[in-house]
Amino acid sequence: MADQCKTCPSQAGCNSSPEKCGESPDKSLLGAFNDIRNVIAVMSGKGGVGKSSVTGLIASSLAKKGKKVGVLDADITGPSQPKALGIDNREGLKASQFGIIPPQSRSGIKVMSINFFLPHEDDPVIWRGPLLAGAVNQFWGEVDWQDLDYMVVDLPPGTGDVPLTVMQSLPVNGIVIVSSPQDLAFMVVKKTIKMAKKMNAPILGLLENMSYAVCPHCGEKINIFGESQGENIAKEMGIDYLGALPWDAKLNLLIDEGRIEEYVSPQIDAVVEKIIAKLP
Ligand SMILES: Nc1ncnc2c1ncn2[C@@H]1O[C@H](COP(=O)(O)OP(=O)(O)OP(=O)(O)O)[C@@H](O)[C@H]1O
Repeated sequence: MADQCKTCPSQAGCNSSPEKCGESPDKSLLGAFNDIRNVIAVMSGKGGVGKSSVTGLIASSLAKKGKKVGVLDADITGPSQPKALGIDNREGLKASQFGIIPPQSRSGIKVMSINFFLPHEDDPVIWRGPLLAGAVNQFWGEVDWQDLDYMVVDLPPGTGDVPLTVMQSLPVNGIVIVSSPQDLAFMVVKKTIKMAKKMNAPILGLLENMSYAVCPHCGEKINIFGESQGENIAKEMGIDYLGALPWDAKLNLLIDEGRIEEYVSPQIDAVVEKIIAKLP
């Protein structure tokens, strides 16, 4: 790659040769028209509890309410937003002088994810912490997000470099903590809550995912991972309880088919109402 291309915001979607270009981008213009009014980070200490699914559901529910929504996929080593939201981006990324133009889902959710930069969606990203954190900063500052009511940030599990970068560098004004109802998950999730508190990051509350399943035959609630504990844990940690989402095979299927926006969930809509009420 030519030196002048390395810092160019158009590099990902650019087909022109460096000789023909000769333009060096004005860095001060990157993100110049971004007006992002609320930044919600979705966190969990534990992997696999449904953080990415909850991110996609919150974004979809906000979009259904007519809000302008973006999703920043900060899970650089395990990105799942493009797939869940059905964006294949075969045409490649495009850029304006204000940064990379984020591809959009069917309902108009703007998304930025490392997967848009990879030749194949299953290619691994094998980077150390500082590079991961650098990518997140670029997704924030060098993307032409323009006007958003809400940016929902999908964080990787744990309390490592990326969550730290997001809390320190992005103007996060709400954190949604996701857990599933197992002791082990709650034990690790408590670390995340403590981290957010240490960093004075505003926690919106705890959401218990896969809290129960409903029998399709008799409608009985089945506690597949044990008794729901979300409300008690939230109380113990001094944060609000946002609610519970059931384990639902339909959601799993829609995510696999890239149609998460079609999932109908009164539970997630209620959670989103609470979020909207809490944020300015
Ligand atoms: N409420 C639910 N009902 C059914 N399946 C679910 C539900 N929530 C999540 N899943 C499924 O569980 C799996 C893990 O979910 P997801 O990728 O959202 O977790 P995660 O916490 O983001 O994982 P990671 O730690 O890898 O980032 C996915 O296959 C997803 O489709």
